Amino acid sequence: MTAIIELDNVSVAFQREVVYDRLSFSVNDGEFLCIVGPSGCGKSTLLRVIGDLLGVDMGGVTVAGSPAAKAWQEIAYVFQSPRLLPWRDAEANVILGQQLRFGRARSMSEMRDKARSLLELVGLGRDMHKYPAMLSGGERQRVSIARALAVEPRIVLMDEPFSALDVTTRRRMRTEIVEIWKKTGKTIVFVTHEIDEALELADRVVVLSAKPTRVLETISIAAARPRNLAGPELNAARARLSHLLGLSGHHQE
Ligand SMILES: Nc1ncnc2c1ncn2[C@@H]1O[C@H](COP(=O)(O)OP(=O)(O)OP(=O)(O)O)[C@@H](O)[C@H]1O
Repeated sequence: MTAIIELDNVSVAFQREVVYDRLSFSVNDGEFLCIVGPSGCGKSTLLRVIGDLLGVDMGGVTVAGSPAAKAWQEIAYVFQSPRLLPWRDAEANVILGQQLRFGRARSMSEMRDKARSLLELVGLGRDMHKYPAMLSGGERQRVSIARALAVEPRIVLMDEPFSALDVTTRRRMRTEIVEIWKKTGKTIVFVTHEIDEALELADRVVVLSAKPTRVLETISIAAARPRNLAGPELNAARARLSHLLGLSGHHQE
């Protein structure tokens, strides 16, 4: 398997606080990788480092074979809050993501076609002309997923994208993101603080310690999807994750 993201002995400190002290791990091309760890250990910061929104003090970050600074076009983000412009409908929000990325290099009709096909993909084929205020929380987050995919990244970085949604919607979104991942073949790096979310989604789960943060363990989950969260394989992985997170001072909500 080829790595598409590699962190090699990365150190980051804010003022005098060390967040990572020689953190290393890699993400395989096309895999669904979840990152879990205690609050404040630097999960969001890790996505910023991968996307070159934050430089590192030491070590190397390689994305698709280049230093992270040269690879931003390979990456798109989905945040916890969808960050849509309220005065633009769903389609226009997805177009805006492309305008910001491609400028005039892509024609309006091309961007519109792309927006429409991706809004179909995320199940919003009938809601393309609704404004954010007319959409549910889950629908808004689907728009932000379509917007991320529209810039044709190889990698989608997702920072607790479903944690603000109600339980039922969150469950549905988990099933859907697996379908979208299968259909698009993207590499997904997904930050979550919920063990069951990681168990349902991930090929591998990277468990981080408290600061100064290091990788406590990487757990592979081979169970076929859709997954039976009550099955023996996932029960074993759940027990291991709970143990590791307990060690790191993590508390489930
Ligand atoms: N710009 C900044 N300046 C100073 N400290 C920062 C800055 N950004 C993050 N930090 C600190 O770095 C640490 C990691 O923050 P980060 O948001 O990445 O954690 P997290 O694991 O995503 O937390 P949570 O699970 O609570 O969302 C925290 O202690 C935070 O206070």
